[in-house]
Amino acid sequence: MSDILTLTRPDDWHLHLRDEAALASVLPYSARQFARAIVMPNLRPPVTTAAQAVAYRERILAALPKSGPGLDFQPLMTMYLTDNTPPDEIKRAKEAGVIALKLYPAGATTNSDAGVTDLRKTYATLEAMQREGLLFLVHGEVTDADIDLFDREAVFVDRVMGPLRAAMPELKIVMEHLTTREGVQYVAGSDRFTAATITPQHLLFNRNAIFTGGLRPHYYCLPVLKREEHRQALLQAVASGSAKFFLGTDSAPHASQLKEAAVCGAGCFTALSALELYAEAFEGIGALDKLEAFASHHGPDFYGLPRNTGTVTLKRESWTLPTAVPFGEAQLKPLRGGETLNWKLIA
Ligand SMILES: NC(=O)N[C@@H](CC(=O)O)C(=O)O
Ligand SMILES: [Zn+2]
Ligand SMILES: [Zn+2]
Repeated sequence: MSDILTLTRPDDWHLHLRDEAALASVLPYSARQFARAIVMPNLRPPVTTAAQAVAYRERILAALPKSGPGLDFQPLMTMYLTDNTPPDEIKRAKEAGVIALKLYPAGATTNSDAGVTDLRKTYATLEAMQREGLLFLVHGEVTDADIDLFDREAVFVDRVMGPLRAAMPELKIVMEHLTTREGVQYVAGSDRFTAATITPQHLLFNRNAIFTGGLRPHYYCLPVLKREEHRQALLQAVASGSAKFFLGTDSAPHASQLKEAAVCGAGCFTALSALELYAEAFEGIGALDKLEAFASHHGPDFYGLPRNTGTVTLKRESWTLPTAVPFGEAQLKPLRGGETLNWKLIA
């Protein structure tokens, strides 16, 4: 068993960088690990126009470290789809270098108030995306009050994906942060226009982690962690080596006082140790040989972008994750902060 793992430089296909001081605090962690990242548009207010996406990209580039690793990090921009996104905006988006739009069903997750209330209202815009070759990134959860929270993804797969795919046969769709057996089965059985990202927390933990010895807010994200059988389905999906599944951390920083509160915001912060966490998950199922394609090949191949040329190196070495790091004026607690990890990114 090797103690050194060298991979083609990976990308993060689902990342929350936030804005202003928070952006400056978290960006270096991702820039150090990843060459590129799909940057999520759920700011307040959300990034709903091409012009806003361009301005946000400028703020990200301006916040990059001026020396050391990560200088050449490339943010890949997305826009937040609303009921009212005009089809005309898609051409402007494409010209501006925006590569995808994100579906937040209204009320499904952090900053989703402006999200879509009925997907059919957006069909003209989705058709424009299909035509222009922009991807559709989906937070795949229904929000109906009568659906159990743990069933939101399975019901989305059952009710929404069929009609959506029938209406837009060649729209590239990424089911983001997949969490269930039903989701895995759907994506594995789908055509070449459909893929999914998988987070480290959904590979490493089941829902017991939220409740072990008390309520643990740092394990609360959306879609929420699921039963063990679903985690096993996700592990099998990545172990299969299928090109339909790729890395998307969904690293979603929230200040610790907002996590450790009566109402806890949804999101796990993993950017500090994302590759290490994935390595641990893959090693746990004897699939370290599948990590490179998952982290570095399947994503760019699906997006139609070139693979990166450089490499990163992980070493088998114990180290302790900090319990907290600065987050603007506040503090940010990484998932598994204070615990020992077995892999370390060294170059
Ligand atoms: N995943 C999360 O739990 N939270 C994300 C939003 C999202 O990706 O749904 C966030 O922006 O905080
Ligand atoms: Zn989401
Ligand atoms: Zn997310």
